[in-house]
Amino acid sequence: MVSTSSTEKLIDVRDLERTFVVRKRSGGLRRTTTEVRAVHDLSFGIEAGEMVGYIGPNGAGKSTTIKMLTGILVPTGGHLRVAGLEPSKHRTDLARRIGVVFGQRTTLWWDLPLRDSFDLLQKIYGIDPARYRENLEEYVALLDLHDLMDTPVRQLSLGQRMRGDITAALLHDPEVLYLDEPTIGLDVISKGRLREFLRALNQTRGTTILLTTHDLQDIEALCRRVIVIDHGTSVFDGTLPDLHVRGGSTRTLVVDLIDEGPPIEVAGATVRRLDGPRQWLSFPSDASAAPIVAAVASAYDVADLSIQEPDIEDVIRDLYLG
Ligand SMILES: Nc1ncnc2c1ncn2[C@@H]1O[C@H](COP(=O)(O)OP(=O)(O)OP(=O)(O)O)[C@@H](O)[C@H]1O
Repeated sequence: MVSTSSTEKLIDVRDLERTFVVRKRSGGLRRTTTEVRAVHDLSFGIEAGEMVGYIGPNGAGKSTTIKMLTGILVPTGGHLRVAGLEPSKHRTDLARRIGVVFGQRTTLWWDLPLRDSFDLLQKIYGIDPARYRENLEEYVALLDLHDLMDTPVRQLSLGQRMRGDITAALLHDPEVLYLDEPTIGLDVISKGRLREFLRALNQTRGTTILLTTHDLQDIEALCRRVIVIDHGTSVFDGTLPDLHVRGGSTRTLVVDLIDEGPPIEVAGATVRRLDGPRQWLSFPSDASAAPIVAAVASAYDVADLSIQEPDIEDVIRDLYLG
């Protein structure tokens, strides 16, 4: 087994590129070819034990990246190693060290009961029987699958199937788990339970998780770090609070005055809206609210104050459009 060098991250991506050549008919028998740069100049490193959100608008290059990380797609340029292995050249070895879950399609056998699907995976991966029993017992209990083990996959609800898929991806103790839209179509309670499970998995087993999702609440609930990809390349890599700052968004101080009055004038904040005695003042996300609150409270008769944090959806929208 290849181990990572001391400088190499568990997932090591440098100047990664994937271009597709697309042939189009351009009238009559003539064909023209165009190149689509799905991913280019993409670099990031992920350490063992991190839980990272990988987000971007439709067509940004997320799936193309995940496919290269799992070895399904061969990069057309750059450097890529996962657990010290070049994915497309060592797909089988790598498969023993990673788990993949796609929210939109199952990797389980449609006509088989869950139990048989799991047993088959034990044989395919050559999982030690004692370890297999232990893992199965743990995940079946944590993901509440006990009463579903004899049900064929095609009869499971979306949420039940997702729990089955996650168990299937974890039975062989992967170091890295890729999750592609794991909460898509799930109700609020199922989403919450799944997030709790993933958080615990990351904390107790130290599983490295790369999460692709359009549901930004998944990211807010789970990921300290987020990589934003747009037009095939990374446009942000950092913590969620930094993303708020980088997105250029503002926080809002909502002030309820005792009496209606003219717009409040304090350094560092601007009145954006005024409705009777209530005024909305915006100030930069990276500025401290304390001096602004103190200035307002000392110069005006205030009944109440509150701070509204920026909505992450707005932050991301700013970033994509900016
Ligand atoms: N096999 C392919 N042949 C040609 N172009 C492709 C191929 N796969 C992807 N692309 C193009 O590469 C770009 C990135 O696509 P990709 O599927 O990676 O985006 P994505 O971020 O996963 O999008 P979504 O959020 O919609 O799933 C798009 O312009 C897409 O049309």
